[in-house]
Amino acid sequence: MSAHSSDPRHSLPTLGVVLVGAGSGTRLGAGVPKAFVELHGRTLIEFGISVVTSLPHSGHLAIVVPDARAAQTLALIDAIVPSDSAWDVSVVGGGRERHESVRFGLEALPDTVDTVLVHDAARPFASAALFERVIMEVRRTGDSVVPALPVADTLKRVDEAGVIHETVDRAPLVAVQTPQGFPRELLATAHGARPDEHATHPPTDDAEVVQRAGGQVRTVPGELRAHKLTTPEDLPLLEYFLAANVAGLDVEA
Ligand SMILES: Nc1ccn([C@@H]2O[C@H](COP(=O)(O)OP(=O)(O)OP(=O)(O)O)[C@@H](O)[C@H]2O)c(=O)n1
Ligand SMILES: C[C@](O)(CO)[C@H](O)COP(=O)(O)O
Repeated sequence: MSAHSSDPRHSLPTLGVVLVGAGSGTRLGAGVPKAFVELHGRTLIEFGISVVTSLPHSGHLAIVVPDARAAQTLALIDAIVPSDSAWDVSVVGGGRERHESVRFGLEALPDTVDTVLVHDAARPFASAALFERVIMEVRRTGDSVVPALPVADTLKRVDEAGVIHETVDRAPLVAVQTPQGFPRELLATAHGARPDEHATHPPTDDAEVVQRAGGQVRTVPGELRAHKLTTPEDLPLLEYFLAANVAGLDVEA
């Protein structure tokens, strides 16, 4: 489904963003798909659309949502993205697992795209600066790049009964976020590379997809405001970011 289609006045998009919002949000338990949960009157997917289409690039944004939410998403795009935007936007139906949704989004990008970012709608307040950091590092190195934060807590390995068996050295460990950035060909090839392994052990992020295909993935500093809405306990932090107006949007907090 195409929302805004290519306009010859635009330079051809070389940047592609796949915004994945087709998950059900089981752990949040809001009764609607997580990307359509509202924070002060705006759905999570709207925050994602706004930050991406405000980036100073010409690009193509593929928004992946549950099939039943396609019409709602097209209406949101019409409301948010100006018709003379440098961004072309399309809406794609999602898959059963995250990696399938990403693959469907990748397939919707035009051939001109050479650099792809994959972003979770569940991280509504990732900053434009973080997107730029990832884009610059992908283009500088030609490698895959993901934002990462150090782990703050002491880590323990436990058994099924919750009994601690050892302290895990956290020095080499990081928690990774999105947007994750890739040379387009590399990511598309990696997504097609190991269908059996992906089916039996679904990768939880695109860095894992690339690593399984033998690729190297670098990190850049992540940011707290790119926090993911996973369970109801995450809501107060996101409400805080909204109240602090980190997104710089006209939102009544
Ligand atoms: N089949 C899927 C599964 C996940 N996602 C997206 O991937 C991102 C990260 O996934 P997660 O936080 O795990 O979301 P859910 O799968 O919706 O959550 P849960 O596991 O609690 O059901 C979310 O923006 C989600 O919409 C997707 O597009 N398609
Ligand atoms: C992609 C991701 O957001 C990176 O942190 C994360 O892996 C997706 O969440 P999930 O809970 O593992 O599905």
